[in-house]
Amino acid sequence: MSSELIRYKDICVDFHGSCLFSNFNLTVNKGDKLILKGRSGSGKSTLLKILLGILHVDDGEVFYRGRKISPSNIWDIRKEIAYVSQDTDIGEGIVKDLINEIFSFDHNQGRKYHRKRNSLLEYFGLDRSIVYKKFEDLSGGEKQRICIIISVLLGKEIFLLDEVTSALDLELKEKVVDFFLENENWTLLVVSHDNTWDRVAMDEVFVDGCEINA
Ligand SMILES: Nc1ncnc2c1ncn2[C@@H]1O[C@H](COP(=O)(O)OP(=O)(O)OP(=O)(O)O)[C@@H](O)[C@H]1O
Repeated sequence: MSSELIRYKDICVDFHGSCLFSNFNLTVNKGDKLILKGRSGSGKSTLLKILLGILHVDDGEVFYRGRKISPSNIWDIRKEIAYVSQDTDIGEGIVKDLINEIFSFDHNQGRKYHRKRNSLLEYFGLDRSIVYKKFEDLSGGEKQRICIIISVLLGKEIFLLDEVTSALDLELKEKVVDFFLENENWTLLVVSHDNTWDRVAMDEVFVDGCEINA
């Protein structure tokens, strides 16, 4: 039985006439822990957004569990993938309410998350009282950790992590890296310039404009 989850097949992307990807290929299997590396602007975040249907290819195909991604199945695919973006501005208001709102969506309803939420807050060095603060008043590092915690609470097994440790101190960076790497079943696609991820053996994918070696 194939363990293939994601496949970028001969994808080409042009933005405003400038080539970003030309016949890029990458296969991600269940349990893979991949780190996308490359200079700023080389297209790492774009690869994640293509998988989520936020951006589109000009040519080629992207498959998820063997099915070509398309507008008709993209919402089902998104339900299976946790995406933590560089942009931590996920909303405004009391943290507890923001989390409750996410869990009120149809496909998240019924998940019991309070006990796990508290243990994750503790693991990531956040006081439980943070849930009574306004999200917009939190520091960058606090926002990053809340976004990470929400992604974990959703109970998914595929994580797209885009610069999720950039605002954290070394000790917290290591905690985040250790946390995500310890679960063998989780599939990770990580974008990071942070060398904290380098202390563990992850498979590296070099993204370099139209020249890509996977
Ligand atoms: N929607 C878009 N329309 C036009 N150009 C875009 C769009 N999204 C991204 N780009 C451009 O594509 C290039 C790649 O962007 P991307 O964010 O994927 O790079 P990156 O490798 O993740 O960079 P960084 O390491 O700085 O985060 C950049 O030049 C960016 O300006």
